[in-house]
Amino acid sequence: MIAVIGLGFVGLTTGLGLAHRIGCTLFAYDCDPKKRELYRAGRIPFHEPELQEHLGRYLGNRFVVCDTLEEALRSAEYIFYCVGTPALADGGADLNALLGGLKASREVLSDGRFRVLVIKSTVPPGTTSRVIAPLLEQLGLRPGEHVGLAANPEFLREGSAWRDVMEPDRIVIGEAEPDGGRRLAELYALGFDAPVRRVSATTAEFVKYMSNSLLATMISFANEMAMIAEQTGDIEIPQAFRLLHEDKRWHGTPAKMTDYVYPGCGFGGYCLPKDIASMIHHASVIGEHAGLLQAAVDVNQKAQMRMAERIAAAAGDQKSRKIGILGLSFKPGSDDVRGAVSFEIIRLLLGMGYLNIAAYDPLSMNAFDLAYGLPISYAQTMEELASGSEVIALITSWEEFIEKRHLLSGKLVIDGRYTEAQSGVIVHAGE
Ligand SMILES: NC(=O)c1ccc[n+]([C@@H]2O[C@H](COP(=O)([O-])OP(=O)(O)OC[C@H]3O[C@@H](n4cnc5c(N)ncnc54)[C@H](O)[C@@H]3O)[C@@H](O)[C@H]2O)c1
Ligand SMILES: O=c1ccn([C@@H]2O[C@H](COP(=O)(O)OP(=O)(O)O[C@H]3O[C@H](CO)[C@@H](O)[C@H](O)[C@H]3O)[C@@H](O)[C@H]2O)c(=O)[nH]1
Repeated sequence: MIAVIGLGFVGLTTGLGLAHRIGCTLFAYDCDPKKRELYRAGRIPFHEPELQEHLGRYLGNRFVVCDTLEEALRSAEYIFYCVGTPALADGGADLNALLGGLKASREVLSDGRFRVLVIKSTVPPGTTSRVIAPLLEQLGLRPGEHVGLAANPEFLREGSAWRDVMEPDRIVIGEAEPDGGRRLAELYALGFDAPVRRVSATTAEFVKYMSNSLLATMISFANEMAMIAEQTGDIEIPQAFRLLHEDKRWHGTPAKMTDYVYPGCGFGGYCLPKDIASMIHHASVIGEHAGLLQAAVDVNQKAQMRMAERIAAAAGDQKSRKIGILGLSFKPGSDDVRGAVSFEIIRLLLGMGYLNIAAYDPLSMNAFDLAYGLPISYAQTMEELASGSEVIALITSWEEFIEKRHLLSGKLVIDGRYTEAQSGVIVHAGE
């Protein structure tokens, strides 16, 4: 039996994924009572394809939502900790929820049964071996003797979380001690055929940060190139990127890194910004300066600022002009607005004095309003947004915006995602 602690994107998907693939009973716990209620009612608080259906299928049988941490842990042999690790003001990862969850587990874990503790949350390299293992020792739970301990980072992407968990490229098991690692590998072997890679816990944690650091760096590379091209003039930016992507070295199976070399108005979301900040912080703690990563962050801020400046230039000096924002979620296919660049861009525009801003997003308008409470209005449809705006900025490249591109004809449009570059078709200027 398995327990999952923390039922956000990662915990819910991991829990349902294990129930689905391994056929075991999952005891799930989140400290937020509202979330527990929602899950019990078979509903999920975010948009994520297929998850709702699988929750409906396993709720109450293989997937049991527990009211207390104790209830979730009691009969579990494996405990997956999937709580959030947000960024602190100095960029470091806030481990309070994770360490608090482990401390709160102590009483049950001290009942003499051996359980494997699996750290799924993203944490700085060294956390499992150098922070969590000593903490467990202090609590009287020696890793390898009283409990198993492994770091098992998650690589899923929001919007395709179910598919990513069902078909992982590889399963990375970072062992703080060998017994927990072996048992975790045995668990995965019951239902997953992806390669299982057993490495040290610190290696596993490092790979997770390295992966997001690479993605963020590539996006900022693409954005820097696009800004140079804009400044140069007479460069067909979407075409230039399509041509770059046509280099076969980008396409070998299973590589398809072209997904990260589209220019746009910056990366956002819950993971890339905070994990890069944390990697930079981690480097500084160990006496290294992560100059390239810092540059990627700087370019990212510049890309957001540049987008706001492009919109302002199109709107001109008349601050009452109606500006329409297409897309609020941090990426298409998701309703998550955490760290969304749309917020930063709108905030910059408001700061410049443009106060007549309306926005439309297919999924995330309520979430955006609730999270940020900005003084803007919301359109119910893309049609309404388009007809009511003089300048339109496309911030998130939802399919709907590309399909209904005709609604934008005759308007001043700033395509912040160079959507033409993503269509896969080279269109020559003027065609
Ligand atoms: N979102 C992603 O795409 C993604 C992908 C890979 C890895 N990660 C990492 O996985 C972790 C979780 O991410 P997420 O997006 O699922 O976060 P989230 O914020 O959506 O969910 C975390 C959940 O944990 C709950 N929680 C916090 N403290 C708790 C405690 N002590 N006991 C029980 N529940 C508690 C919160 O109420 C919340 O529901 C983070 O470290 C993140 O960096 C996220
Ligand atoms: O060419 C691109 C590709 C992406 N983005 C932006 O980059 C951000 C992140 O996108 P994506 O990687 O699809 O989203 P996440 O769901 O946050 O997933 C990332 O973060 C997760 C949490 O750590 C990891 O598990 C995943 O492997 C990693 O892709 C979004 O703002 C996108 O709009 C661009 O600006 N240009």
